[in-house]
Amino acid sequence: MLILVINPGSTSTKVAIFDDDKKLVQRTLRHDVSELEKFNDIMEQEDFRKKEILKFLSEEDYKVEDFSAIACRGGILPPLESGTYRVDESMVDYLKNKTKVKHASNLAAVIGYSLSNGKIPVFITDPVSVDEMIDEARVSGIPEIERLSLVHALNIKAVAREVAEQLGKKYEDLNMVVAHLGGGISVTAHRKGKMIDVNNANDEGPFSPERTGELPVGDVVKLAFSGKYSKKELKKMFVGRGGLVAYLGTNDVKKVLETGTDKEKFYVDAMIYQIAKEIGGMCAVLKGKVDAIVITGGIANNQNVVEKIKSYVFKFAPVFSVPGEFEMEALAKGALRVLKGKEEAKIWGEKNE
Ligand SMILES: Nc1ncnc2c1ncn2[C@@H]1O[C@H](COP(=O)(O)OP(=O)(O)O)[C@@H](O)[C@H]1O
Ligand SMILES: CCCC(=O)OP(=O)(O)O
Repeated sequence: MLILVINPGSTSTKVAIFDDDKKLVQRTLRHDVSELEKFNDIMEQEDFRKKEILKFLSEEDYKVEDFSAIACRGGILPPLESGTYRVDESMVDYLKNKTKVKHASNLAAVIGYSLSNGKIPVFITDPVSVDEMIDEARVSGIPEIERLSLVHALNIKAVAREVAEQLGKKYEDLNMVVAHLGGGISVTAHRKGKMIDVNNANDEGPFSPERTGELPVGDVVKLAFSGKYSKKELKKMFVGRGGLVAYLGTNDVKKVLETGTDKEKFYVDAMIYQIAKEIGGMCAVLKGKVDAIVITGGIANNQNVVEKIKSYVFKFAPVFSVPGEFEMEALAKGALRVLKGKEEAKIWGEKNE
């Protein structure tokens, strides 16, 4: 069964073609920042990115009708349980017009649904808004603000299952802390197969290559009312131009570690320090009963970084590194489970709001 997988990021769209769970081809369609800056809103990029995907298909000699399904990264929907969902009109409407956070992942189901033209099923699996948090974790400190579960759920769940398999156990029988270290960073506590607490990768937790993570609130208020920045500029300062980008002008950890000065590398060490602190916090969430700490994402490719994190947290649990991300594989597998009748697709509806 042929599956087309679509995974949009802030400056690229990853596409892949799977025959069952065998990847035939994967390409990262890079979009020039100057091209994307022409659009006021992420959703306005729909046609632009769709054309790029159709160009990829034609270059690879496929037509949309060749596929049994389209598997898309799930965007910022209302809180949902983990699993594979069928994309329908109401989901597309939500992502286009109602979502609370603008994020490139919101484009995936919109583009997939439009490409399918109603002729083939479209699925999302483990969207960014998978929410399994316990009630205590939702309380922020003021009633007007509720903590949200917005994380790299797709890769995190896939990697957690992979490590459980390596341990010869079921994911649902283990306690784990899984940290995804990419352009954004998610650190998550898993109790018996449920992510009971997380740092919202856009707003909380460690600073990352391009995000500030948590900040001292008093100073944020001062910045916000300084008159120097618009709301849009401030948001960009926190998500996109924060973290390493703010200190070093780059989000490329690999480059900094390979060619940076000691002073530049200091900021990577500071990021590692914050990541370790967050992992320690999640170990406390699990009351110290932790079977594995797992480090994944692009930055986990660097063994020195993994060792430095390990030097802080090794006393809490065995540390596993699963470098890179497996989102395309996880999306194909999610759709395949439904196509093969191993799992029923969940139906999303406005009732989830
Ligand atoms: N071998 C490596 N060593 C250190 N950092 C790496 C390596 N490979 C990738 N990275 C870093 O990983 C980050 C991107 O991670 P990735 O998971 O691809 O992010 P995203 O999907 O969020 O864009 C970049 O900062 C990149 O420099
Ligand atoms: C908002 C949580 C998921 C996330 O940060 O994804 P990206 O790193 O792809 O922006």
